[in-house]
Amino acid sequence: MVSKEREVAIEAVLKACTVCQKVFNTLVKGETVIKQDESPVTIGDFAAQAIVSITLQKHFPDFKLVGEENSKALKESESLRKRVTNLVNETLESKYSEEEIMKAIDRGTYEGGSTGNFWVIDPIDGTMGFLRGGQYAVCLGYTVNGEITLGVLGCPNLPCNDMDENGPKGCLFIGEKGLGAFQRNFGSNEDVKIHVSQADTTAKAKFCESFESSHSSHKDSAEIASLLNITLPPIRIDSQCKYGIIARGNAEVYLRFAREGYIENTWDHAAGSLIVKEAGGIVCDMYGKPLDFSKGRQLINNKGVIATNGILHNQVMKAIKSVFKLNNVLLA
Ligand SMILES: Nc1ncnc2c1ncn2[C@@H]1O[C@H](COP(=O)(O)O)[C@@H](OP(=O)(O)O)[C@H]1O
Ligand SMILES: [Mg+2]
Ligand SMILES: [Mg+2]
Ligand SMILES: [Mg+2]
Repeated sequence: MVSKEREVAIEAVLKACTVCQKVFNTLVKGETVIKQDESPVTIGDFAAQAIVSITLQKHFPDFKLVGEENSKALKESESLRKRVTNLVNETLESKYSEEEIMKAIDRGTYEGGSTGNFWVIDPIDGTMGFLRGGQYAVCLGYTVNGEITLGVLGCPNLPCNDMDENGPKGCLFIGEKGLGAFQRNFGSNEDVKIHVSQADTTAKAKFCESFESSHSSHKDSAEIASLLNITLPPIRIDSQCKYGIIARGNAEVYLRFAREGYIENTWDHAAGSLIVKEAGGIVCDMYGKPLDFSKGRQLINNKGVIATNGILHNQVMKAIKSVFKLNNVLLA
């Protein structure tokens, strides 16, 4: 039986994707504000988080939400507030006040943890890609007692068929614990089961990483790729679309090595990591430890993120151990 959470998550992510596409088509440069962490955030991020929050609230009135965004910038800017309010109201069936929309966004301030049920939303993951016209994803995860049990990624600019840039674009990835991973193309109701690549030699493997070298060291990944005899150039795309392409077998390895001291956010990995696991892959940190979503809003117990098709996992982990000169790396 299809769970209510799954149905609602798909509805929420699709509506949020609609608003993102609309914002991209009408975005003017001046509407990007810089948050304290200096990542760009657009009216799209706020509107998408509001839409997901309102949709969850409609079906699950007591829901809890760990979300990337909050309403601080909206409280400080009337024009931003009005733009976001208009966008939300143009997308949803009912009309909401500015106050209601800011409250919906601020449902996302939940601290997370190891008990109970809560949702995790990154309304636009890959904001840099979004602004560039590249890849981005609306990412919604559901957590039960510290473990991700449902993940939905909405990828409006991702080719539906392999990486065919000339074919149709826009797809969802859906993963449910124990039930597998699926792709549903925008405009379709058909969920197609997906599986990681069965490639078993690193020399023919494809790896992916962040487009932005400030998010993940391209130098370190190149060294690892060289040690593994990977000859194909890296696939550099923004956002959790990387998890999607691992899950459906377009690449075998995803490497992410942030700068020293950077702690990853749960919303950047919740949905995507479950989808890869449900597609038969393995996701862990650079020490081979599983990502621990039970410690609050960030992955404080982890460093780096690695996803593989499983078959090549131990070879990749051994290369990481060697390049970073680590003493202890867990193998699968
Ligand atoms: N210095 C840094 N190192 C690693 N990740 C970073 C970073 N600065 C920002 N990020 C995170 O990287 C995410 C994008 O990942 P990717 O590089 O795979 O596209 C951003 O998500 P948002 O775009 O939602 O802010 C942000 O949370
Ligand atoms: Mg951000
Ligand atoms: Mg993100
Ligand atoms: Mg984001």
